[in-house]
Amino acid sequence: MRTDDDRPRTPDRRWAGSDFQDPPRTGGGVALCGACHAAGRCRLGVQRERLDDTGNAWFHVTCPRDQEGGPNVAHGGWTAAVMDECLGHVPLLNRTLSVTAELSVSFVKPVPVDRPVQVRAWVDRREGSRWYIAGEMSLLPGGAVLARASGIWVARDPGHFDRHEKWLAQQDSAGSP
Ligand SMILES: CCCCCCCCCCCCCC(=O)SCCNC(=O)CCNC(=O)[C@H](O)C(C)(C)COP(=O)(O)OP(=O)(O)OC[C@H]1O[C@@H](n2cnc3c(N)ncnc32)[C@H](O)[C@@H]1OP(=O)(O)O
Repeated sequence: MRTDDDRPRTPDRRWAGSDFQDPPRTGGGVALCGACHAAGRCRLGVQRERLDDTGNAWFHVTCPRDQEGGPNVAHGGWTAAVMDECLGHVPLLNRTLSVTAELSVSFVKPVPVDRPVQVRAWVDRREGSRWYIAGEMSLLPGGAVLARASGIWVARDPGHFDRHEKWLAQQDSAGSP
């Protein structure tokens, strides 16, 4: 039987007073999502981020050992998640809350675990509320490309998560089909 404790927590209970355009950041400037805020670190291994004055966002990332797939290399899901995270930080670095609508990832080479890599991300173009963002992950040092990604992020107003909670409650009250 479902109890109140099983229900999803609303953003208000955990995110009271949050400014989604300006989320909590680590000492390395890394914007933290909900679970990483609770952990006090980016669990994907993003250690530093910055936006340069040409519009490129730069990230220093190390794949944690617990994301190992094949021997000494990252699980592909980690690579996709990091590209989603880093590319999705570009609107945030421009003080815009957005969510991923589409993401495409090319896995060019296996990504080593426990070794720093770099992600560069940039805005290809903007149309209406859509941000078309691309990026690549490369090995340090040397710059060999390990992965490429591109996708569409849709800008949202701060009511996005509240509206989702209401939508979810409507789904629950509609009952099972
Ligand atoms: C997340 C942040 C929290 C704060 C801390 C963060 C730190 C970490 C950051 C983490 C970073 C990681 C980030 C994550 O992992 S974010 C988590 C993963 N993503 C999601 O949960 C998104 C789920 N999907 C939705 O919420 C809705 O479907 C969205 C919002 C996407 C659209 O909803 P809806 O359809 O109701 O919206 P609309 O009718 O008002 O249309 C609005 C615009 O969107 C265009 N459109 C719609 N769909 C698509 C599509 N598939 N391709 C291309 N475009 C699409 C549409 O043409 C229109 O364009 P325009 O005519 O206005 O130009």
